[in-house]
Amino acid sequence: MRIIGITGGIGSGKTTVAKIFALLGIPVFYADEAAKDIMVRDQELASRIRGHFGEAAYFPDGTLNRKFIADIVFADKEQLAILNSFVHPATIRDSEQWASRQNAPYVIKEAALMFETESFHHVDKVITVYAPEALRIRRVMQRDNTDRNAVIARMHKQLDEQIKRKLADYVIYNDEQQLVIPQVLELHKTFLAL
Ligand SMILES: CC(C)(COP(=O)(O)OP(=O)(O)OC[C@H]1O[C@@H](n2cnc3c(N)ncnc32)[C@H](O)[C@@H]1O)[C@@H](O)C(=O)NCCC(=O)NCCS
Ligand SMILES: Nc1ncnc2c1ncn2[C@@H]1O[C@H](COP(=O)(O)OP(=O)(O)OP(=O)(O)O)[C@@H](O)[C@H]1O
Repeated sequence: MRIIGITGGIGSGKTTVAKIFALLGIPVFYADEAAKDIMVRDQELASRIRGHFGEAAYFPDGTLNRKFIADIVFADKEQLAILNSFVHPATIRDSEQWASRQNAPYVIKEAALMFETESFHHVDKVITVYAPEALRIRRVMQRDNTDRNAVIARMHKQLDEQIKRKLADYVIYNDEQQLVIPQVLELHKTFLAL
């Protein structure tokens, strides 16, 4: 069964596009959510994160203190690289186990970091969702009720959009100049024929 990766910069609309594929009956693996789930569920991983970032990385009830970790890692690329080295291998393993359980013509793996990690070796084709930087910043500020600098701090920890467009097999333009649904329907037909 084919695994199609969806990636793109923060606020590009990866999740929005993935949900359209889900409406077409295609199983979708959301890497952001899976990563945060593993960081709580996998006790060995959780103890590595506590050991490195401190007990404050988790609340007393065992849930992830996302803001505490985000404030550290998105201000320091070395700390982000350490967190990624803890979390990404487990997320890739999780996505492969998930994919092996699916019964569909193809599946989607939505991940912010596809080309930045080993993820793109584990999918058959990659879609990059593209939107201009200013639009992405505006969208994330509105969605997360956060400030511009916080969005830019994350953006600067991601691969350049032009490079992602060159590396991807397909590009979906989610720039509010073109409708997204016809682009998704076209790719759905392509993937069914793969
Ligand atoms: C730091 C954490 C706890 C913050 O959680 P929070 O709910 O605020 O953000 P969330 O995980 O939903 O990510 C939102 C967006 O931030 C950006 N982002 C997240 N992780 C990273 C990263 N490692 N590098 C660059 N950008 C990232 C992406 O655009 C992502 O879509 C979380 O982002 C995290 O654990 N990141 C490291 C693991 C990871 O890389 N996850 C994402 C892909 S697997
Ligand atoms: N074409 C669009 N028109 C209007 N709003 C949009 C459009 N595409 C996405 N959005 C909104 O912009 C915000 C970011 O979209 P989305 O969460 O899908 O991006 P993402 O790439 O998954 O972001 P992240 O990297 O943070 O996970 C969301 O609030 C979403 O509803």
